[in-house]
Amino acid sequence: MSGDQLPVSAIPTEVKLTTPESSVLTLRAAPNTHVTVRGLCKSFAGQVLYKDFNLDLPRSQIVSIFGPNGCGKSTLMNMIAGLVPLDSGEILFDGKGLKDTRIGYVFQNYRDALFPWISAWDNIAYPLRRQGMKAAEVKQRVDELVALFEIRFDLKRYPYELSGGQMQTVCIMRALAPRPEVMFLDEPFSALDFEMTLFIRAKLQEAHLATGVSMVIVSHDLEDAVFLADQILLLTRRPTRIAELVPFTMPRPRTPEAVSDPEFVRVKAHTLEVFRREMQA
Ligand SMILES: Nc1ncnc2c1ncn2[C@@H]1O[C@H](COP(=O)(O)OP(=O)(O)OP(=O)(O)O)[C@@H](O)[C@H]1O
Repeated sequence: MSGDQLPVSAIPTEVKLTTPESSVLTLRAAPNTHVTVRGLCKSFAGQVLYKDFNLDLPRSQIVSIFGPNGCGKSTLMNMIAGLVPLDSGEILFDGKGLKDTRIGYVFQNYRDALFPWISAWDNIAYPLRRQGMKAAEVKQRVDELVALFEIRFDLKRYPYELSGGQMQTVCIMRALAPRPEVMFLDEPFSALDFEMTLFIRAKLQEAHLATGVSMVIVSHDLEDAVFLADQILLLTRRPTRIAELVPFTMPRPRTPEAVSDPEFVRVKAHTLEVFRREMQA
């Protein structure tokens, strides 16, 4: 399904959009849509990356973004998260702007993402204190996350005293602490060993099941992308369009053995086939 062939279904949210040609276009969002992207345009140094790009991101689901190198996976996610400005277009969260929406973001480079001068515990508490939450409530929320993530290491340690996987776990806990409506993760496994990848994949699923947070994940690893996803958003080469939105409905929690399940193998093979086709296009 391409971005400009969005399903027109019941209970729509209507998004009005002024195109560069000044006509007003109304595209209906699919049911259960959380985030709508309409008429998104973005170029870098005169090179078009996105032109009139439309997308609906579903509520309480995990969407993995996958596509050829340099097609704009991170830029798309970062535009939705407000980290990269759009040239034009509109992005709404339940009809609201970003400033009225609580989001969480997990960076690829966890070493630079944590504040090195405060403990891991204080890093997790940081966004809560910034909101003005009382000390007892901050402690309660951090304790909840410690239980959810079954943390066995000492959170009083400073980031430099933690392993890479422990640091990334702290980053994810910090992003989840303020109960975001949408959470963005940029290559969360790329610097982790296999054991930590399995751990963090499992914990992300548990956090998702426990909170219902909508998640968007950029991944270079097809297995990680499929394993976590309810939908795999496959992008084309630039100028970037949606090659296909591949559903993956395997029940959760998915165990590491899920990668051998015939349905997993089928969806992964199909995703690879579309990816290869786009590489050759
Ligand atoms: N700040 C910037 N200035 C200029 N060009 C940029 C900037 N950010 C991204 N680009 C370019 O836009 C394109 C898309 O970049 P982006 O990092 O979003 O792609 P990606 O699909 O996430 O890449 P990769 O697969 O390599 O991680 C690339 O050609 C990149 O060089």
